[in-house]
Amino acid sequence: MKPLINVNSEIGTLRKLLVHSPDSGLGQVVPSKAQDWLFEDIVHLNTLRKGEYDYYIKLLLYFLDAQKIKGKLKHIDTPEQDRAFFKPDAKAFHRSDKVIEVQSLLADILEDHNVRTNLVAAVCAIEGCNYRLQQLLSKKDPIKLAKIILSGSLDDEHMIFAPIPNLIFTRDLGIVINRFILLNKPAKKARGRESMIMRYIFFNHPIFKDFQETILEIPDPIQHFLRPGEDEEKRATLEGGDVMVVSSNHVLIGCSERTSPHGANEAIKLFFKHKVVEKVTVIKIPAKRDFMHIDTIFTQVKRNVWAVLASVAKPTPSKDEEPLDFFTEPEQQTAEIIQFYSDKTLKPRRFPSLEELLDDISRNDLNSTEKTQFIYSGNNVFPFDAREQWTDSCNLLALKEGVVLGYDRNDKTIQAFLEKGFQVKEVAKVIEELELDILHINQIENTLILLPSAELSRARGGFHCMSLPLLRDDIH
Ligand SMILES: NC(=[NH2+])NCCC[C@H](N)C(=O)O
Repeated sequence: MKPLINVNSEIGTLRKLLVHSPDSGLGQVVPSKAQDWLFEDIVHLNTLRKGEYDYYIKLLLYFLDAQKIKGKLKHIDTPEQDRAFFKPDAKAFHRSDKVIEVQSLLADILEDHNVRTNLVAAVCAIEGCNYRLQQLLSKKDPIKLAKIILSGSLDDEHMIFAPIPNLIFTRDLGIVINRFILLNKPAKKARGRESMIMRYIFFNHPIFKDFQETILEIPDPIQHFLRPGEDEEKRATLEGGDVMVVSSNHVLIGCSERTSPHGANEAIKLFFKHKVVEKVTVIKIPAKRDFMHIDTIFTQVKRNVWAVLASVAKPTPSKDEEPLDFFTEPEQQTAEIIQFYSDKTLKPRRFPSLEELLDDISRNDLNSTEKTQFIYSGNNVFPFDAREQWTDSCNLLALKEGVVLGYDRNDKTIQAFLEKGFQVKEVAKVIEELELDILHINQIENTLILLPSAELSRARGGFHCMSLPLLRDDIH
């Protein structure tokens, strides 16, 4: 039998993942709170679900669990169904055990009285709820309670605490590295409840039963909680978007707006202590909202192909090009890269640029014999490079080697894919052809599949962020 959990690359054929379909909380983001809740704007929930995210679920099901969807599409899409196939609390929900919904796992663990009492108490403590509300919640039926805890509303109208709209970005909650699960330690308050819920799921759900010993949690260094006042400086934070498993022996960690140097440091110590991998590379990127995590700057497409933002990935341009460069400090844009080894006889190694690191991974970790290629955000044309990176041109999810999902709005990046010989296809077309048997998933190769993104992109994450792979095939 295949294990439930094992991920040792970014591109091996995807078999199982955790997702969360947008709950009603996303439709309750208000302008005054959008930034605090890490959304760039308010979103139109209905469009975001029906016109965008549902396609993602459909496509994932065709690739990972086809019997759930094949031949049933017409029925699933009838207006009378009212999207029941996509609603975790509905009877007709797909409930795939390959495309796994967080809300279902939460409802499952809430069946247990102790877990329910503890989890409700924890949520109420985080949200500062009064005791009567806590009592009321602990008596709710698990399926309803799961929905309330995630959306923050008793029903569609009655809000009891803030939503956690970023739960759709399951990647950030934790990362599977080989047989280990590294839990996150979020930098932003808005993502606190999400992490706490995921801790309960990973430690209590039967599907993770055999992995209890391999769950890794990052401690805070003592220096942090002994600091005066609200000083956050020594805090250890780490979010999944900053962790990439590029091969069974090599993990990348971003040091970013979200993952602190202490967070990276603690993670490296854990990896080496538990023999998770022997090689960890830290990629320090400017701590900016634009970049957030390393997976907003690059993701892998094939063993020798990467989608990247050139301004961060290329070597630093020479400085003395204009008079200005002689009397001002240029803003540090490019990434700083250091590789560490569990073998203490080896000295840490610096890489001059991200491109050189990625080339090294392609050739030496993944034994690629072809030239390493970079597909640039916005085709490396100013200002499209920055515009398209902002809307996740580099944040792609590989369903298998060479087949990636991305947003339809990043025109110049799409052009760059075409120029590199990739096919580009709209998701609706792919689904239609799969349903009609004109196309089979094995025939889809070297393809960028485009999904509609007008609403989703306002949440500032792409399909890499919207996926937490649990199982991928090994790549050979
Ligand atoms: N892995 C990622 N890049 N995740 C993107 C998360 C976006 C989310 N709105 C946040 O700011 O937290």
